[in-house]
Amino acid sequence: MAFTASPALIRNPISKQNVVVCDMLDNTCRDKFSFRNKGIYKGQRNLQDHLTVANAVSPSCVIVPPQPPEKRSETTGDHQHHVAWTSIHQERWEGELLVQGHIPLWLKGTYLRNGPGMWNIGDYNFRHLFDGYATLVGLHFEDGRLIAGHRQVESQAYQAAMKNQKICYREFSEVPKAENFLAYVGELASLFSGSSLTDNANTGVVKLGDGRVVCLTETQKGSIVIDPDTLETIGKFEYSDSLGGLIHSAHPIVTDKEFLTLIPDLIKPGYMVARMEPGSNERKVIGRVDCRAGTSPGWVHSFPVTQHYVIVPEMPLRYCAQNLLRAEPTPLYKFQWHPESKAFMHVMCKTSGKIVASVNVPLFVTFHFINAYEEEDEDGRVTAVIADCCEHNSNTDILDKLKLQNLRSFNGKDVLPDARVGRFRIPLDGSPYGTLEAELDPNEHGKGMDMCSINPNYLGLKYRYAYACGAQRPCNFPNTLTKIDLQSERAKNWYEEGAVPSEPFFVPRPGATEEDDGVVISIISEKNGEGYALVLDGSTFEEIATAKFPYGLPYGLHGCWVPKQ
Ligand SMILES: CC1=C(/C=C/C(C)=C/C=C/C(C)=C/C=C/C=C(C)/C=C/C=O)C(C)(C)CCC1
Ligand SMILES: [Fe+2]
Repeated sequence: MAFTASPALIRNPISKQNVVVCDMLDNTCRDKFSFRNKGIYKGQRNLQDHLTVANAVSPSCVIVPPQPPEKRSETTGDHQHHVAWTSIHQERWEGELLVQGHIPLWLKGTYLRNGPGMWNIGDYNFRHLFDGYATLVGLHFEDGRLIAGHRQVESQAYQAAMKNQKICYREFSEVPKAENFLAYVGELASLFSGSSLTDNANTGVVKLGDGRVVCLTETQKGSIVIDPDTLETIGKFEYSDSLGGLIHSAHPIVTDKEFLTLIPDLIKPGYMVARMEPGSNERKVIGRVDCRAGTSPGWVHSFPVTQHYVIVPEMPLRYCAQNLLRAEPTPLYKFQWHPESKAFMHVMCKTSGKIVASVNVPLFVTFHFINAYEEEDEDGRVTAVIADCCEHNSNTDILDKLKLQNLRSFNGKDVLPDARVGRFRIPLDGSPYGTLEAELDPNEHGKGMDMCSINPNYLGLKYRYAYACGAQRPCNFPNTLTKIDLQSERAKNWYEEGAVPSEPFFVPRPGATEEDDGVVISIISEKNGEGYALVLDGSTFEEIATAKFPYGLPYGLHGCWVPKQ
């Protein structure tokens, strides 16, 4: 992208922000985060405005930051919410940010972050963090400069909600209201076919080995291809196989060589492990794991891999068919806690699909695995698999804490449940038990631990560093960025009073030989309603650059890196 050509960059004298102005008919406007075929975006307040504005025919496309912040918090009476938990108030924006500090010149590419950024339709407010419609944020780094943008993912669920001004698909906790009993019966039927489930791809974004970029959620139909340059929704990612199933792990393992996924089987409790080649839309089954207990599989939001194995967790927090059918959310939403069904870890050979270990482990609650690797004896024989995760002390309370009313009502009390780096050791010698222990003293990271990343070059390999969100107490949500040294069992923490940082995402420096040689990117939502992009040095964990957005952004979940070709 040429920064000097159209779209032109001007500094808005009122907001003191850089804005991008481009001619819609000019093809160069189709560069990074440029917008096609739409009208003027100026101080758009809500999506109803957007629909009106987008339909207007206009000769130019002017993308201007909206009015500054009193603006940035949804209010209930006179109570203002933290911008992290406030819906994004315009559908999209892009512009160059003023960088303070120095962005390394080697950092060339786009960081994309996805997450649920819109939690209301008109006056109707959603209940849970995970219900929100997907907001994609892009940070394009080049030559020490930073162009930022955000845009809504145009899933069917989102489009239908905007058109009809009501929820039309089943979200994490929200369910469309049936107008009458017959409609309710019809909806039950559509639930079995999957047609009433959401495709709101709000949990993550991945770059496939062939370059396609896909936003994901837990429904298979919620796999949506986007353009990483414009953030535009391109269309559904259609799996061309006939593996079936309606849901999958929200976090596939994606490398330049493959895409590995887990498909829970709710009928015959178990999991299918499948692989897809770059350039293909066809997943092929590697193997199947039958659940060791319970009447349904455990929730698999993510799973880890080693060089040779796929690890399938069987968590006692299990999918629950009845809860999937319910109109009102239950305490654990689509899930149920079954400690009596115990917990297991299964290890499948990536090439043969054979189960090489299936062990009973202590009860656990995890959403995010950090990494896994093979442990060898002195003769180089693999004796065990080590799998690390953000573990919530086998307590499901975190799901309740992520209700929006809880996130929005922090009163200084310390209510964030404790979490730790949980390390599973799964022996491969046929013994029936594995272990789970904290890998370092959780006080090192304030007993908060989630939203993790590692150097991607260490995926499946013995590694030393993990980056995550930790806690500085008292808090109601992880509020620090933490660099964990698994070797020294120490952590280094970044903290700003009242700020909510999103997942620290590690980007290695090309050619680096040290594991922590790179940068860590996060997006910070500040307590005054503002927000900025933050770049930390991966090694020292010190700030090297910040760049303010024209307005604070809502919290987001997971990201990916699209290097410049
Ligand atoms: C499970 C089903 C569905 C939807 C599931 C969704 C959208 C799950 C999203 C899970 C996420 C974003 C988990 C993130 C966890 C983050 C944590 C614990 C952070 C903690 C911080 O301390 C439907 C598709 C709605 C229906 C089928 C079943
Ligand atoms: Fe996740």
